[in-house]
Amino acid sequence: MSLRVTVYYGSLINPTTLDSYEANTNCLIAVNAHGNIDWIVHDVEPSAIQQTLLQKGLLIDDITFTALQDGQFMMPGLVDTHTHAPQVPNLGTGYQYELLDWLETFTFPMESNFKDVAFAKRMYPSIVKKFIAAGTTTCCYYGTLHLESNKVLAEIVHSLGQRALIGKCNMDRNCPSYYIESSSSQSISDTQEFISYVRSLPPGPSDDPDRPLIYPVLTPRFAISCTKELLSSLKSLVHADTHLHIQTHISENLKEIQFTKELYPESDHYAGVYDLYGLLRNNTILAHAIWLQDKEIDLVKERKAGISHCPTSNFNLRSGMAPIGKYLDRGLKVGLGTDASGGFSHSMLVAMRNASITSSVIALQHNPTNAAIDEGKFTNRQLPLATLFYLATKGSAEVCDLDKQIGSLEAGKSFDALIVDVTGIGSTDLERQADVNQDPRNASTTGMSSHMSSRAMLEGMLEKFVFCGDDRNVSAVFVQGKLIGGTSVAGAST
Ligand SMILES: Nc1nc2[nH]cnc2c(=O)[nH]1
Ligand SMILES: [Zn+2]
Repeated sequence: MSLRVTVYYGSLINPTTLDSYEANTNCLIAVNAHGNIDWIVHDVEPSAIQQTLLQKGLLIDDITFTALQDGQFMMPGLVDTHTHAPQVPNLGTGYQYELLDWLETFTFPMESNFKDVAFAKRMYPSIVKKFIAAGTTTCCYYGTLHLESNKVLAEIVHSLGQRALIGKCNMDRNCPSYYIESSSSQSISDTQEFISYVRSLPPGPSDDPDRPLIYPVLTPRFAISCTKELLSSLKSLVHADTHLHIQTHISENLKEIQFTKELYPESDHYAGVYDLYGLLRNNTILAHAIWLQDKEIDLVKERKAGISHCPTSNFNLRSGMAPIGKYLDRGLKVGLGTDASGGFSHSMLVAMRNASITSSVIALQHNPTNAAIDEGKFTNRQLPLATLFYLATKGSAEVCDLDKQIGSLEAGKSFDALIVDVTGIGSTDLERQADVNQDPRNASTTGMSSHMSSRAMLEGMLEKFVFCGDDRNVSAVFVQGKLIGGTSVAGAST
C-alpha cells in the first residue's frame, strides 16, 4: 500500500442508531496509509475541496484523490455474523428437509469432503471471493472439523484480504461416523493449534496486531454435537482467554430444542446449557435464536452475548421466524447472517430482505389490520430500512464485538467500506436522482427530481440497493483501506 493518504469524495450513507442513519452528499473521507480513517468532513462543495484539504494539512498533489461518480455512494462494508464456508457448494439444495434431517442428509456429507486438503484448496478461493463480491467485508465463518483444511480457509481469506472470524467446528457426538471428532481431547488440541495458527498470521494492512484481519472463533457446533466432557474443556479454554470469540447455534428448530432438553436435563433451557459451560459473554455470537423464552432473553442480555438473525435459512428449513423486533426492544445486540447453505444466498442484501419479510409477516400475524399499536418501537412491527441497514453493519459489528473498529465509517475506525453504484437498478428516475445528488444545481432542470432533497435521493438509492441490488452494484470493496474486490477491480469475478 502506498504511504500516501487517500481521500474519497462523494455521497456517504452511514448507520447511526437502530432507527436512523446519516446520508450526506459531498463528503471527504481521508484514509491513512494503515487503512484507518483520519477524518470525515460533510457537505464540501467542489470549489472548497482544496481549502478543506489545506486546513487538514494536506496538499492535493500529495494525496491520492478518488471522486465517486454519479449514482454512487459510500457505506460501511456488510458484516455477516454467521455463515458456513464449506456448505456453499450446497447453496439452493436440500430445503425439503428440516434442520436435523438436513444436517444428516445434505450438510454433513458435503462438509466431510473437506477432509481432503487438496479439495479445500480448490474450493475455498472461489467461495471466499463470492462473499467479497457481495460486499461482505467481515465474515464469521464456520469451517469444518478438519484442522488442516481450516488452516487453508484462514490462509485464503487472509490472502484475499477479507476480515473474518474463522472457527474449527467442535463436534464429538451425535454425528455420523464419517464426520465426527475422535475424542474430546483431540477436539481441544486441534482447536488450540488452530487458534495459535490464526493468531500467528500477519495482521494485514493495518500493521497493528490489535487490528488483525483474521480472528479465531471457538465453534462448538451446537449443544447436541458436543459431549459434556468437551464442553467442560471448552469452558477452561474460554475462561483462560477472554479475547477469544465464541460462536454457536441456539434454539433454531423445535426438534433440536427438544433433543437438547433430553441431553441436558440439568439446565433450565437451551441458553442455560451454554451458560453452564461459560460460553455466553460479550464476544459470543448466537445464531438463529428463534424460540428463546423470556428468561433466556434476559440471560443473553445479562451476558452481553449477541444474536445472529439468519432469516433466509429460517424460512428455507422452516425453522421459524425470530422475533427480532422484540429482541431489539429488550436491548439485545442483533446482527444479520446469511447462514449458507441453510440460507440459499451468500449475500447480506438477501439476508436484509428476508429480515424485512420476516418482520412484515410477524407484524401481519399480530396486527392484520395495521391498526396503531403500542408495544415498543420494534416489537411486532415491520423493520424499517434504517434498522435493516443498522443490523447489517453496525449491529453486526456489535455482535462480533468489533464495533470500536468497524460497522460504520468514523474517524479512528478501519476503512472497511463499499462504493455502491445504483445506476441501472430498475428505474431511470433513480439515475436522474443520482445526477441531482452529485450536483444540486441540476435540481431545477431535472424533471421529477427537482423537488427532492439530497437526503431523499440518497434514501432512495440505499433502498434500491437493499431491495433490488446485487453484486453488480458493488463497485469497490475495501478492507482496512485496501481495495479487495468489487466490479471496478480488473478481472473481478465470482
Ligand atoms: N442452520 C444450521 N444449523 C445448524 N445447527 C448445527 N449445525 C448447523 C448448520 O450447519 N446449519
Ligand atoms: Zn449455521
